[in-house]
Amino acid sequence: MIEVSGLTKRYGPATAVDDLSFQVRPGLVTGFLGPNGAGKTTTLRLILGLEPPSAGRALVHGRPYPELRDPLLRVGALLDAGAVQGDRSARDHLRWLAASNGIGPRRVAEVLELSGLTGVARRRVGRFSLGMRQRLGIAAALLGDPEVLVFDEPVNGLDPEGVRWIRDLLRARATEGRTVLVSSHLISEMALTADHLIVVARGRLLADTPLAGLTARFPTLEDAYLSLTSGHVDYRGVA
Ligand SMILES: Nc1ncnc2c1ncn2[C@@H]1O[C@H](COP(=O)(O)OP(=O)(O)OP(=O)(O)O)[C@@H](O)[C@H]1O
Repeated sequence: MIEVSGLTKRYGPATAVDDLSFQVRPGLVTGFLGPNGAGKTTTLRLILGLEPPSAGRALVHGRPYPELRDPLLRVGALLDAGAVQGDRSARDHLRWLAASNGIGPRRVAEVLELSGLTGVARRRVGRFSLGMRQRLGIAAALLGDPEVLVFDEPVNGLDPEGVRWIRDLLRARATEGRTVLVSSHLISEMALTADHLIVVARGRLLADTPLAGLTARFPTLEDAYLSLTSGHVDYRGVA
C-alpha cells in the first residue's frame, strides 16, 4: 500500500506537486497518467524518498520510504533506466546491488532470466540498447522480490515483445496481491494494463478512479483522458 496525503513539492516559485492525496492499493495495477510536466516523476521521487516534500507525506508500508528497513526487499523501483554505470556488466551490476542488500547470487541469475538478459549478462551495460537498459532496471527492481513496485515509464524503448512482457509482469504481480504503480504516456497501453487510474495535471489530482469509471462515457480511454486533461496542459518549465 502507498498512501500519499497533502503531498506538495515546490521548486522556488514553481509548484511541481500540489496538495496531492491518493492511495495505491494492493492487488491492482494502478496507472499514473498526466501531461508532460504534470508532476508524475516528482511524485514518484517523493514516494521513494529521493527528495523531501515541501509539505504533506508519502508512506510506503505505513512509513516514509527512508525509514524502511531493507528497502530493496520492500519496494522495487524503476525511475531512470539510463542511470547505470556503463563499464560494469549487467550481471556485475545486479550482483553489486544484491550484495549491498543481503541478496544472494542465485536471485541475480533468476532476475536475469526473468528479464530475458541471461544471454547478455556478461556484456557491458554501456553497450546496451535503451530497451535492454529498461529490462536491466526492471531486473534490479525485482531483485528483492518486493511487495510494492513503482515504475516510471517502464515500456519506454521496449519492443512489442518487451511491452507484452511488462504488461504480463505487472498483471502477474498485482494478481499475487502486490501493489503496482506505473506511469506511462501510452494511453492505449494503460487501457490494456491498468485496473485503476490516477490522473494528474499541473501537480494536482484530476481523477482517482477504476479504469471502467473513466471509459464508461467515452469510446476509448484516450478520448476520456484527453477530455479530462483538456485545459490543464501548459508545460510549465518544459523547454
Ligand atoms: N529539480 C527540479 N528543479 C526545478 N523544477 C523541477 C525539478 N524537477 C521537476 N521540476 C519541474 O516540476 C514540474 C513537474 O515535473 P515532472 O518531471 O515531475 O513531471 P512529469 O509529469 O513526470 O513530466 P513528463 O511526463 O514530461 O516526464 C515540471 O515543470 C518540471 O520542470
